Amino acid sequence: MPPSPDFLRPLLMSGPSGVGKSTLLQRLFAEFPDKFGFSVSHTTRAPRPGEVDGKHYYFVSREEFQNLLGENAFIEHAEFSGNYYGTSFRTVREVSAGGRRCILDIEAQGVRQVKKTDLNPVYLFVSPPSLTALRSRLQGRGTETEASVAKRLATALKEIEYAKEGAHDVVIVNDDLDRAYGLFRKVALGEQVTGDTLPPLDD
Ligand SMILES: Nc1ncnc2c1ncn2[C@@H]1O[C@H](COP(=O)(O)OP(=O)(O)OP(=O)(O)O)[C@@H](O)[C@H]1O
Repeated sequence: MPPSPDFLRPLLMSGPSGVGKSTLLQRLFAEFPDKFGFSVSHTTRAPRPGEVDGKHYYFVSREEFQNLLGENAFIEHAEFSGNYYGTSFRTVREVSAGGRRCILDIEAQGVRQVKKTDLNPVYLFVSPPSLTALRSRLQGRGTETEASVAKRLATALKEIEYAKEGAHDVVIVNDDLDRAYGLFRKVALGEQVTGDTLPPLDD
């Protein structure tokens, strides 16, 4: 069977930090090791212990990054805490040229920039069932300080406001992980699905 038309379009995932995007992606890559490719971003921040160049990020100097910016190499880019991050057109092309569906994980500012390009991805928003659940996942992950949880929650509200504008093609509520994954794998495989309804997220 030929792949469905949507399988040929990149899949752009967004959603607040802690909502479970990495968890869903890990399951997908484990189930389908050859079908998908993650778009590796460029960054000027220093690698953390264990991070591999070309796998977690392409680590580049500020000068290299600025040169790439000058060449319009990026689909989207942003500066966080003094470091640049960006997704290059070339990276996405390389994944697609390898016959895999390219999956991108991009925050709301970047999504706005992507919308101005001709990338034409499927826009997926992964939503928490409630803000209370998001808070407890961020706290429970054990990787964040209290200040960092507060910062991520403030950013989460911006992501959610953007989703409320109807910026995405599909919404998946990550309530029960098995249920959410069942829907996610269909979207990733390019099946036409009725997504979830965005919860009120006003708690
Ligand atoms: N459906 C779920 N129910 C309960 N807990 C979940 C669910 N999905 C994921 N989690 C847990 O929530 C925490 C955050 O998940 P994860 O790290 O995948 O989020 P993320 O969206 O990738 O965050 P970031 O953008 O910061 O990388 C993890 O501890 C994960 O095990």
